[in-house]
Amino acid sequence: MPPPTPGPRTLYDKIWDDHVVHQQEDGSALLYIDRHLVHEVSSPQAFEGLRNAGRPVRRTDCTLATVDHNIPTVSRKNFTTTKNFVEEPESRTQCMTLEDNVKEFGVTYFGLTDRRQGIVHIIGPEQGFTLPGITCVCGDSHTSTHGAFGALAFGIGTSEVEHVMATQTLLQRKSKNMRITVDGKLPEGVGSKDVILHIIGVIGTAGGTGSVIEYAGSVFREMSMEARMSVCNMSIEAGARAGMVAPDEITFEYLKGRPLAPPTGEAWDRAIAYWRSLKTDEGAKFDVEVNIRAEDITPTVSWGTSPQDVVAITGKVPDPSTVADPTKRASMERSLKYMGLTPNTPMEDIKVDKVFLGSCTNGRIEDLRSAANVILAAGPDAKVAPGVVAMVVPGSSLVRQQAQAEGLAAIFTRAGWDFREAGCSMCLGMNPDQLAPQERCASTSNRNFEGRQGAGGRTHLLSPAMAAATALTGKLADVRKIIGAAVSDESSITVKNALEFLTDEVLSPPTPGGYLGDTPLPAADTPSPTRKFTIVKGIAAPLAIENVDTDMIIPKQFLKTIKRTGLKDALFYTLRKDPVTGAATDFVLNRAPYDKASILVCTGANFGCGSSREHAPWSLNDFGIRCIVAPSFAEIFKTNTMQNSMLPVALSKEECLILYDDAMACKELEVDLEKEEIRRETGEPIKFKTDAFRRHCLLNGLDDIGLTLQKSELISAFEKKRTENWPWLDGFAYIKEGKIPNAGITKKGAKIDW
Ligand SMILES: CC(C)[C@H](C(=O)O)[C@@H](O)C(=O)O
Ligand code: SF4
Repeated sequence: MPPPTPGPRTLYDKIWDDHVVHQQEDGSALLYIDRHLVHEVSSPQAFEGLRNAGRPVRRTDCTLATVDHNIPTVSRKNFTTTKNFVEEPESRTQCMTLEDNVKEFGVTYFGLTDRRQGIVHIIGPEQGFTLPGITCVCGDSHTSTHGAFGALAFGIGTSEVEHVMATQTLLQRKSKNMRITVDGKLPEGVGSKDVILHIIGVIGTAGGTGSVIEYAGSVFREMSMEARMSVCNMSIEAGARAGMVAPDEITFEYLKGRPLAPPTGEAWDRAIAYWRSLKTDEGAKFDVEVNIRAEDITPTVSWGTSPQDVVAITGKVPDPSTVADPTKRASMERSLKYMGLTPNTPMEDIKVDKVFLGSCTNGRIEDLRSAANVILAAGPDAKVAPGVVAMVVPGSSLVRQQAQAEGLAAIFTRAGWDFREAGCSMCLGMNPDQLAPQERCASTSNRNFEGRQGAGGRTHLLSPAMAAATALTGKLADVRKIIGAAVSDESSITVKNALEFLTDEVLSPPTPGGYLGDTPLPAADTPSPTRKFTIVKGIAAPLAIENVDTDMIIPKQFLKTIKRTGLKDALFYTLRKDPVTGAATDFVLNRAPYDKASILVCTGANFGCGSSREHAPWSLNDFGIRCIVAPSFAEIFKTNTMQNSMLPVALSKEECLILYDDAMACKELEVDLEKEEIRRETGEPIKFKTDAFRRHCLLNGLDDIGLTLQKSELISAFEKKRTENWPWLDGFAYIKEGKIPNAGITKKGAKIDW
């Protein structure tokens, strides 16, 4: 095993050191992955890849699947089959494909008839699948949520999903250590959502780029686990690879007795002893430190189309004429136009049409309690304001059940809210829960991108308490005016303990897994010329937008495919098609010669931020774009492009502007990976830097999975050590004792108690 990071170590250093299977000479490392969550949107192509290569899922005992994004949130009382239940054909195909895949590969699955079904990031912690000190991944950007347990948890694209399923490892480069400390006392009416929105407002959506954030200070120490999850969840909106909070007594208390956590007794004691060591050492070095005073945080709400566009609820819509940077000013003007807002309008004057309480950020029981408390405080006759539609979508079926048992569901329905079944729902509207064009929504979710909740829909992000206050007043509302000092993440309406809801009937166990132990793995496949990137010469399309998010690159309706191709027309769909007539707009990629562009030059930073959807590079590739130039890239997007033999080139803003001018003048550019330079038509080269290992793979068309499989002996050796040191990580901690606790595939005709 490679030596640990020298000197005093951070929490991130420790988890990293404990997972290195192999340290490469170029500085990257093969990292072992302890937990893999799978959902229907980012997995079909990965399973197909495994099938085509004849590879099994290496650790079915460390993999857990569910359906969340596509499913309708209408009552499941009359559920018979997924085929009958999911009406929209492409969503249905995706859900049924997952059902087929989990059966074929023997992966444990919480399907629509299982009470443990829910949003991946809610069910992992709920079941004790997420544990301190682990590495946890999912084909989903909000995997950062699980960092609340002191885990290294991050989102990946579909190619990496396949890599993890085949090898239980990922090739990673170590990120920078960043610490955000919030000390002091939060003012009245301020909760965890306000804290993270405020942080993103301060550091920006690219503020955490290249870093893993550790949240430290009294404010996080005092937070409940659920509040910590809401904070870590949105680390991705801050651009970070992951976010984490060191585990403590609050963490252990939350985990104790959860079905997939180590059982109490010797296993639990051993686990706790290890977990207690997971703290940043005194004197450990952070590359970036941010300090925020708790007293400066107010109830916060977003005004624009990026999560960094936030302001205090008592504030006003900002004025672009006060912004000097032209790209920034243009982005702000564009946001305000999209949002239908006039500068200097008081936030509290903004009327809403819908209120959405749910998502992996705020769909947990404490979120529902916090919103219900506001309704209660407004009086027994409090009702949703006339003309406003308010919906609660619990994050999991267990949360839903608990909310019913605690009487929260009744509080919501009495006040005129629609209390629905669990899923992602209107957080991104892949199911029928969507905003109509120009509808305005107060939402407890995490993204306010253009079209996020429905084409043309307008999103304001806020906390559950603020969402409840907004539903009552019909305008973005300051919750303090209703409830004063009583707002907190954890309310007192608890009639039952969460754990009571976690004992579920044991259905059939999963098919014996693909755990290969010491069995030799298939050899690497041969390099493929189609995977090569050497030189790309051609027209470059100019783009002057900041924070181009992957929702903008490819909207959600195109994520329902189970293929990697056929996405050419989906690229920048909302910018390329008139929403009313459906005719082509004059967006740059619709105009000659840019409709044949093979390079994209963007002058705005943080290209590809947001969702981990690999559909973004797939659609760019289908269009013919092989290289993207920008001042900076979001990390998951960057990896996803290279997994598809495309090249992201980060240059200084000034260099981007030079190439942008060339692109505007329809001049061709030549991107040479071997020489690491972009040649202008004048012959003048602009140099860039790439990761040596990635360059090698791209130049030679090498496949990551094939390369990793050559290290199968090292992986097996690591697994042996893992079993000795951290035995609770094998088989959900139970398999060895012969008690496989979960459902696997739903038994046909099993009685469902809804
Ligand atoms: C569909 C999935 C890949 C995506 C993500 O990665 O975040 C989704 O969960 C989202 O929130 O946009
Ligand atoms: S952000 Fe929204 S769509 Fe993505 S996983 Fe969370 S709830 Fe689902």
